[in-house]
Amino acid sequence: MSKISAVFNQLKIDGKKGLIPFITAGDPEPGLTVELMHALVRGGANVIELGVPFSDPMADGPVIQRSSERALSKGVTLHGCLEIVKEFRKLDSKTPVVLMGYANPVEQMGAERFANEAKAAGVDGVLIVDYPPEECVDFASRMRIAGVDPIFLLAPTSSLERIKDAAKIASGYIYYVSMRGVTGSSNLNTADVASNIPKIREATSIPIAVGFGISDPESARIVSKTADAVVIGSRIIRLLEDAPPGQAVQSLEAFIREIRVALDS
Ligand SMILES: O=P(O)(O)OC[C@@H](O)[C@@H](O)c1c[nH]c2ccccc12
Repeated sequence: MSKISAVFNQLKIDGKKGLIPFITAGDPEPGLTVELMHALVRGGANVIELGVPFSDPMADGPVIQRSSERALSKGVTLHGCLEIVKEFRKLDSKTPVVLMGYANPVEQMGAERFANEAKAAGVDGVLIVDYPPEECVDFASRMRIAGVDPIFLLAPTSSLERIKDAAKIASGYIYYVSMRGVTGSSNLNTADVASNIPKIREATSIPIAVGFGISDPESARIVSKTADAVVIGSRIIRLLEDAPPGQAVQSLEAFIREIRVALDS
């Protein structure tokens, strides 16, 4: 069983919901990312979503775009992201890491090499934003053969057909995007999320993580009533931007702990 599946099984046994924070590899400083990842775990994260910076992140709002630009300007590549995961694995062999990115860097490396190197670095899942499930059967099986869970996005606009396609090839979890638009939006509608999730549950028993627009303990708690896990990205990137010099690690850990408490309450 994959590490991601094991985490979700344990959460279920414990009657808890998953917390999946997102950070961009290399932002604000390549040398800080591993420390931030450990802080996420101490705060109560169950899975870490690590963003591979990309120059044209079309699904991202201004906050994550900025974050991506900062990381790129510091020279962070896909290879560099894998090195970061390797470094993280020296002190944490348990917490699943999902690499989130766009197709271009993966295709430059080649899917097979990417799958093997990701696995060797200690990556547990990959989420390629511009890979729709119906076009990625081969990619998904390549990942699974390498021992990496392929994670796909579904949205409120996904047809039943696409939901079924994703259900067939996804493993680990399905990422349900709470709304149309880009990351960091402020118009989360928790009632919409609650009414859309059952459609996906009918098609699959894979856990469902929900992201986009979750930014505080209360929104996380409400969404977690219907989802198996919540993903938080832009709010974390802003927190890192706003942290006083030298305080990013502590601020991050404290924020994640607040979300953890809300999810467990
Ligand atoms: O930033 P938000 O609104 O909290 O959403 C999570 C999101 O940041 C993270 O999962 C993510 C970052 N970039 C993405 C691109 C597509 C899908 C998801 C993502």
